[in-house]
Amino acid sequence: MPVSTRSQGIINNQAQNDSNQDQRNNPRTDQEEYLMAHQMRNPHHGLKEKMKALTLLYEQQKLASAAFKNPPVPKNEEPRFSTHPSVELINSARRDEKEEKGTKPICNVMRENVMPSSTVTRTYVMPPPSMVEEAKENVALGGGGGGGGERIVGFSCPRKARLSSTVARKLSMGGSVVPQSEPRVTKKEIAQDLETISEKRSDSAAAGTSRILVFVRLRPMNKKEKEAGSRCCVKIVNKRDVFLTEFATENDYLRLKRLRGRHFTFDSSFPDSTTQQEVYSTTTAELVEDVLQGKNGSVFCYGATGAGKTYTMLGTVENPGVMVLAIKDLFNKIRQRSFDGNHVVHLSYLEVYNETVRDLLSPGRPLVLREDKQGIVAAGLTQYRAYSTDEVMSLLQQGNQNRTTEPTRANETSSRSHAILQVIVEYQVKDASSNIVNRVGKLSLIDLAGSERALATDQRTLRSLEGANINRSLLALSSCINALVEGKKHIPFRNSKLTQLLKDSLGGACNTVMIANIGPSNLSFGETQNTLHWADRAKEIRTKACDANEEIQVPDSEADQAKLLLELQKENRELRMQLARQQQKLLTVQAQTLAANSSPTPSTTSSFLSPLPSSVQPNEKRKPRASFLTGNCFTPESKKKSADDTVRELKKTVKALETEMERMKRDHAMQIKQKDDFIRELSRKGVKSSGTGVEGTRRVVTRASLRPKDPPQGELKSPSHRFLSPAPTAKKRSFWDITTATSPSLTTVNGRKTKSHVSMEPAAAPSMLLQLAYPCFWFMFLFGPHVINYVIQPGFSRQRPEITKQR
Ligand SMILES: Nc1ncnc2c1ncn2[C@@H]1O[C@H](COP(=O)(O)OP(=O)(O)OP(=O)(O)O)[C@@H](O)[C@H]1O
Repeated sequence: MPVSTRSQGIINNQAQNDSNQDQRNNPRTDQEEYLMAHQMRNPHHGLKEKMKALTLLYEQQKLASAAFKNPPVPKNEEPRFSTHPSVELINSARRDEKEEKGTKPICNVMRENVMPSSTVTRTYVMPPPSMVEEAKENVALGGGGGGGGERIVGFSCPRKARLSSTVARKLSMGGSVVPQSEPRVTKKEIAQDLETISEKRSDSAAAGTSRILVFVRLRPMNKKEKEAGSRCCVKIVNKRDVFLTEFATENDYLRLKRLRGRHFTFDSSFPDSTTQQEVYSTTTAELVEDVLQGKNGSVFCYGATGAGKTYTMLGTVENPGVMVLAIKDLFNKIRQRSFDGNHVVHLSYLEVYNETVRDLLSPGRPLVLREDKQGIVAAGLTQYRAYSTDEVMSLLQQGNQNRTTEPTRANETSSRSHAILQVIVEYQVKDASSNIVNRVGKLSLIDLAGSERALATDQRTLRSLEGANINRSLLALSSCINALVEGKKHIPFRNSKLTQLLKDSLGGACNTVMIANIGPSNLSFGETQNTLHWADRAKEIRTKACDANEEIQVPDSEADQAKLLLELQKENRELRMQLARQQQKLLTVQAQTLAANSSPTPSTTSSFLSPLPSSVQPNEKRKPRASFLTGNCFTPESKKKSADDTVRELKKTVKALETEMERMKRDHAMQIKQKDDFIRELSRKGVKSSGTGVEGTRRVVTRASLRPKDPPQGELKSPSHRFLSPAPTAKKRSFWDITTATSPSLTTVNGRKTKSHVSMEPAAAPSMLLQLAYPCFWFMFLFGPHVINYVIQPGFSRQRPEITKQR
């Protein structure tokens, strides 16, 4: 963060002026002269002094504001804050003693944040305005380059306070910049916090979106850090504001006069004294409630290695973490609310290690991520049904044993993977209108691997490869956060397995909570700053408003059931009628298609509906062809043919008929030819007989003369008698056999058809065969006798030609 040195310069000049004034009033001693000369030789010395003076100024202002906030200390009571050794005179020893005995727990945070091993310089200052406001004001000034006044980046600094350089020097010798204590959080305060948080949630839900809620948790200084002589660089104020200070090292001359710091505000920030239960109540309890309302919720812990993510999520046996408390809460609440006492809790637990997804509850081959309607799912992930909290606990334990943890320089039990515990809850409740509602909610609890520098762990080992993969996925996570915050259309969720799995939590319809874990040590300033930066960024992410996954079940009372039954029946009837109408429409369309596809003559349609010709329909047990009109709207779907099928079938029929017509034409042509031959034969024979018969007499053949006087029994009374029909017993096919065979309505005399019969028949649609046969018949009828008359000799008609034989 850029730091201005201008303010320091101004303050330094002022301090210089003050000291010149003092010199004028009091002549210097030799020792002072020497010191002055020394300072002149060493320019950094003066800067250092001024820096310390500033720090002292800040201390004073802060303590004064705290004193202003708290009621004034009675005369006989010791002050709340211990200060500089010079002010030890003011009862600090007595106060410390009391605190140690536990009579005054108010200084807990301060005591925990301050390194016991470091040389702490304490100051007691007089009351001034509110410290937090002052701090904010100064941060703003620092960031914005506010005009004219002293500008110090980081914590507040009163503007025109004057301090003796002696005090300042003493303060700077290893004193903490975070001296104020944070009072312990009471239940009432937690309740107030929760109210504020739920208000924020409902506001964003009303806007159709839901904001990710971001919390910060500071862990206590650990033994290693204490031994390394680190100092606390994080201060949590007002349960929301996080002040981060970077201390300049004595050897870093370039940044010697700089006091780097940053200020962040979150939905809630937890100092190191916060209990697991407090963290759970503030961050996750409401999500559990949402899950029980049928919504989806996600909680994920983010932070550097060793910052306390696993502690927050899982905790210890004595201090169970968010996962355990959430599951306990879930089971308790389901039991209370479940309508019938039945509930289903499914559990799955997976880890992402080196970009592979593994099932922690039944370890085996890596799982493949797939995207379906429900979102991203790990194919083949075991879903365990749990019946009690204890069962869930044992499953969790089992899963954690399978989780990849390795000791690193930063954390002895460092989680080298991202772990995701997913709990799906399904149960039934009664709503306000006594309906039974089936609710399904999903809670995802995610413990991310540590975001760390390679140096913080180990280099050139498997750990560094793990670290690289962890960082890769966290980098992908940060890219997603950036894209989401900037409202980009494409969010690169697919860049890593972790972001794929977090897609729902970050960009879906889900209530999401992020807990950023930080450590207090100045040695991990970079990591802490990084975590706070991303947490700050994540605050701006908006997820889709989460709707409840619930289904209304059958109503309770009998009256309601009867009503519902009637409604359903009515609906069913309407649907059937609709279906019938649709079927009717379909049939009309089919008929039209059919008409369009078939012959343009109107008779064609009727010919389709009439039985096929005998040649097409085999005489033996022909199956009645199913009409396309068969079946009605209530025919089962499986039995109904589609319009296409019907049209195809009809086309086939048309083709068959056409083929048949062709064949019949050929037959007729052949018959005509045969008849021609026959006539020719007759005429030849006639010529022969005339040569042998009565010469000179030429017999005129009339119809009457041709007609036999006593027609033999069984002879047909048909135009064909001119050709002397064959004997009745003969089974040979005649012309009439063919032409009338298709007319089943004709009665036959001795199995043969007559013209009279035909004429007596009621008018029927002529078959295709008849249509073709008529012209042939009429040709023979009209021209046959003339031909015969012309060529046949008298008496020939008495001869019985072997027509049948010839044919
Ligand atoms: N709030 C806390 N109170 C007490 N001890 C804590 C707290 N937070 C963390 N610790 C302790 O700090 C150590 C490191 O914590 P933890 O393993 O949870 O870190 P982590 O962030 O999960 O690290 P990694 O990413 O390497 O897994 C543990 O010994 C844990 O008990």
